[in-house]
Parts: sequence; C-alpha cells; structure tokens
Amino acid sequence: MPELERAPKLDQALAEVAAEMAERTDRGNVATYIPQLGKVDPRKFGIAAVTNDGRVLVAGDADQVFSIQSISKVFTLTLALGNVGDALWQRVGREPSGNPFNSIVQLEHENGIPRNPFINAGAIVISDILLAGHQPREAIGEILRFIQFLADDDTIIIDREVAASERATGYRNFALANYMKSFGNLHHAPELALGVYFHHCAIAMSCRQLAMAGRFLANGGKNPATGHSVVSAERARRIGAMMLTCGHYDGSGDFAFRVGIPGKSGVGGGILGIVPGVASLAVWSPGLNANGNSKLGSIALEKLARMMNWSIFAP
Ligand SMILES: NC(=O)CC[C@H](N)C(=O)O
Repeated sequence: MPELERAPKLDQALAEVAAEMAERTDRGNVATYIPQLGKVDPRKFGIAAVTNDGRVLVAGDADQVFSIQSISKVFTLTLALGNVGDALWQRVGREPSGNPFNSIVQLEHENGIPRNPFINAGAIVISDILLAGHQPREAIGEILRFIQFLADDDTIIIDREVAASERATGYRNFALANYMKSFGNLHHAPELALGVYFHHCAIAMSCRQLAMAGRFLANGGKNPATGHSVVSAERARRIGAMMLTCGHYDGSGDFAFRVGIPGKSGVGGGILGIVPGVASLAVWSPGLNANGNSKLGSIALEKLARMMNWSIFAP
C-alpha cells in the first residue's frame, strides 16, 4: 500500500498531535528579552492546516493570536521582491548564517551585507527597502494590508505594546542597523528602518490566520481559493528555498533534517510550515529551544510530517 493511503486523515492527525503536546511538561522557555513576550502563558498550543483543496483544519489554541515576530520576514521579503525584484540580492545574501538571529559578527567581514533576509540584520535591510518613497507609517500599513489580503482577514492588527516593548529594549537591533548604515547598506535613518521592522514583528495572528496567509507558498504562488497569482511559481519556490535553508537561524539544518519542509519561526513561538502542492501549516507553542525556535512547535511539525508522510524529499 502506498504510504499516503496508510496516513491518517489530517484532522485526526492534528487532533492527535495537539493532544500529545498538551501533555508535555518540557515546553522550553518563553522569550523574555522582549518584556511583553515574557507574559505569554507557556501552556498554550495551537495548530492549523489550510490545504490547497480548501480545507481549514485546526486543533488546540488555533484561534488565539500571538506575536508572529520573525515569521513576518517571509511576507516582507515577498513584498520587497515585488518592489525591487532581484536587485534585492545586492543588499542581502542568500546563505544560512549558522549564527543566532541577532548576531553581529558576520557583518564586519561581509561589509554590512547580511547573510540572508531572515536574520534580524537582513530583515532590517528589507524594511529599509520597503521604506523607499514612503513614511514609516505608510510602509507599515502596506505590510499589514498585504498580510490581511493574503489571509483574507482584515481583523489582523499590530500589537502596539509589543512594538513599543521591542523598541524600548532593542539595543542589538539598533546596533545592527547603525553598523549596516556605516557600510552604506541602509538608505534611510536607522530609527526609521527599525520603526518598520519593530512594527511588522509585532503583528499578532492566530495559527488559522497564519496558515491562511501562507497558502500562496504551498500553491505555486497562487491563492488556491481564487486562483489569483500573488507571486510567480519561480518566486514561490525560491522563497520556500530560503525558508528551508535559513528559516530557523542556526537551527535550520536540524529543522530540515527532522521535519523536511520549508519553515519560518519567530520568537513568539510560532512556525509557518509549507508543504508544497499540499498545505500551509501554522503551529504555536510559546516556549523556545536553545536556538530560539518553538520547542514543541518543531516537535509537533516533525510528528505531523511523519504521520502524513510529508517531506519535500519524499518520492
Ligand atoms: N527571531 C525572532 O523572531 C526575532 C525577532 C525580534 N523582533 C527581534 O528583533 O529580536
């Protein structure tokens, strides 16, 4: 019997994974360096899947909003590629960093060009690109509206308290931005690019909303519900490649090894996962592992992928 026929139904698999995760006591540690994130209840767990054939399946706390943090970098990269195309790659690299998300060490050797768009330095450059011709408020509005459009949900908001909390404690991000400015790789004042960056990291979404927003990446760049193209099929593949190689910082290799699909994590404990041709997935568990990725979120996606026989390397 082919593997797929032995796989359980997706709704059963989600329920099973959520029940198993609810039992676990080893939940990792909630990020506290952004004070507002330290207040989140570590017992939360949610998971959602939106399939290309239009099913929306959820389990656990899938409708509770959380801070998407670095997951927003997938959407800002998509928007910035739409604005400037491949010229973007002159200012941001495409290699895994092998370093923590907020590391400054490679920037000196590499003349202020961040390794990839998903580490903080890279995302700050992307924010600078999105600022071109705009006031920060307009650039932030454009990002939020793009995510609302992708998720087909205009109730999605920015959590101003999280944004303020990040700005108040974002000394490393200020250091990264100032350092890149000294190399000429920021075209606007560092505080303006950071204003955009802090606000897009502070977008609050539920697993359901996030899985909806990721649909175009699972469906060759097209919204599966409307058939409308968000990006070309080639661009969707390339964004997926960036997620696979860089989406979990210095834990990217381990996530690819264990889960086998493109994913993007955030320190709020969320992960967006893409099963090309099949489904967009979102999981949330606020406790993080040593690399700053959701501990139970990664384990849940690993289990789900194994149960469903999902991997981009599966024959
Ligand atoms: N890994 C993350 O989600 C980090 C994003 C967070 N806003 C920061 O700049 O530190």
